[in-house]
Amino acid sequence: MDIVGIGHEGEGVGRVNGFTLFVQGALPSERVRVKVVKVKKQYGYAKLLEVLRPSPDRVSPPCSIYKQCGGCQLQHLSYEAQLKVKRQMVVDNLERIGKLTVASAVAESGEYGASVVPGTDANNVLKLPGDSRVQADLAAERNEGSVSESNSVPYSVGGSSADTSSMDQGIVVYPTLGMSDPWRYRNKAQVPIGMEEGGLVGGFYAQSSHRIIDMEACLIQHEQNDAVVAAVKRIARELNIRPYNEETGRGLLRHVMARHGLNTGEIMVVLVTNGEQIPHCDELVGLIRRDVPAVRSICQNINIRTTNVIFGDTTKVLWGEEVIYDTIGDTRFAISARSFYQVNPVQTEVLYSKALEYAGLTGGETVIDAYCGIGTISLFLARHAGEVYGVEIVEEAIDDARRNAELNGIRNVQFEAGPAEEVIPAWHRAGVRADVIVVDPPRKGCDATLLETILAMRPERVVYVSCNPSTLARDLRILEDGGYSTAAVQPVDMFPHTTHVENVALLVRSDTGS
Ligand SMILES: C[S@@+](CC[C@H](N)C(=O)[O-])C[C@H]1O[C@@H](n2cnc3c(N)ncnc32)[C@H](O)[C@@H]1O
Repeated sequence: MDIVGIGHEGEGVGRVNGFTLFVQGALPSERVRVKVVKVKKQYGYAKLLEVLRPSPDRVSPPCSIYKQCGGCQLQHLSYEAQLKVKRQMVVDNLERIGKLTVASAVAESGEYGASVVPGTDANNVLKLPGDSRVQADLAAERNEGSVSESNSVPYSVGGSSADTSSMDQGIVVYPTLGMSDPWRYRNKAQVPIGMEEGGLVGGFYAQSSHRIIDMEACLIQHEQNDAVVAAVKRIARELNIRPYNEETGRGLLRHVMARHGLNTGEIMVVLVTNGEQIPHCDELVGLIRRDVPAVRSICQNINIRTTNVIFGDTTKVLWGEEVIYDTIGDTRFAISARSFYQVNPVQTEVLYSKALEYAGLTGGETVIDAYCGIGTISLFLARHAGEVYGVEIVEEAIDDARRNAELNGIRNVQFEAGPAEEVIPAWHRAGVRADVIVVDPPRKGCDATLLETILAMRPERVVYVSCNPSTLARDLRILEDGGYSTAAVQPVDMFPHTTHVENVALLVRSDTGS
């Protein structure tokens, strides 16, 4: 069977007599031998038996547990090709879910022109290498090589004299901005703890199960986090701290979270426990401090619920500060245990710089930052804006955001805790107006009420930061229908070797073109 595309989980996609098969481990352009293992009405799954003709982009995955783990899906594809695949996934989502027109000028290799969009069915015609649209894209690429050499938005920063020519041809989706060293990038590890064969283990869930496989090293995790998790497991074994058992609901230690501030070297350890009392707690803290000299904060989070959600509602400081610090650019951030903080600090700067560029600030604008977390984007933009309003649902994150504004001497920001879909409409009713609205929602995308409010507030620009291309495409469609044009989408690789891709999109009000 020939593999002609790639699925959203990184599986190869092939067709046999018009029937679509997903093959884990196979790559586009490969010829493979497979065994069909599951058949559904419109598609099926097959096991890869042999690669008869390998892709030129196939590489040997460096991680010894790659096949069992499932945390990474693309280690067997060269990094360069991963970046192309991710851009193609974004394009496909915009076209198929958002029904948006993507400019062909920056199209890349047709080899990866066949990603399969989640939530779509076999009626979504796969974009095969022989597909006329791909051929047209390639022809356009050859003929219009001068277009968009750089990833700069074709709009003037600052808002006037926009070049709208690219809008006429569709949305410009730039090549994915990747990392020069795409390994060991994660600043946060969240490791489930359990019992296997009588001993405490901590690592990852085996595929399609909750059986924990013990793990010593993860190649996308910062080395410090690996060392912290190994130390905590060793100490917990030494002190006979009982691991949690998901089936019985008994045992104490559920998860270890380690967070490392890349630019400060500070470390936070959070022990998520099924109950309040930790036996030998002082000894445990002392041993963690001894074995992890860079630790600045040791916390306990209590989660007694039967749930897959890692954190419970109560967090206590066992030792040290309730936050650690890190910097992005020249801004310093306090980060507490349950606050969201981007996991790839190197690429965060790339992402936020793009958001800043797309915001087109000249110094006097009012900006709203929806889903602001600990105020990272708000503070990044505040130095270039008149005033910034940030809203976020997690109260501790808003405490961090206020502390971060103070820490950096930034006074033109206000933060409010609450759901963006309630707080922003209330601001609107109270007469707040915005020149730029930035949204950075979780994977499910923006709430419909928030999108309606954005349309009612009519900011000149909307900058949409998204970790999920399918909800991005859905929401862009709504904003386009409400009078905005998507000028550009910039994929940023925040998660090398996985199929996840972050994007920053710029929308401008159609009646201003700026
Ligand atoms: C992808 S994170 C972005 C955070 C921040 N912009 C950053 O870059 O660090 C999404 C944030 O939205 C918050 N959130 C989730 N649902 C929300 C809602 N309905 N209203 C406001 N914030 C929400 C989460 O707690 C999280 O901090």
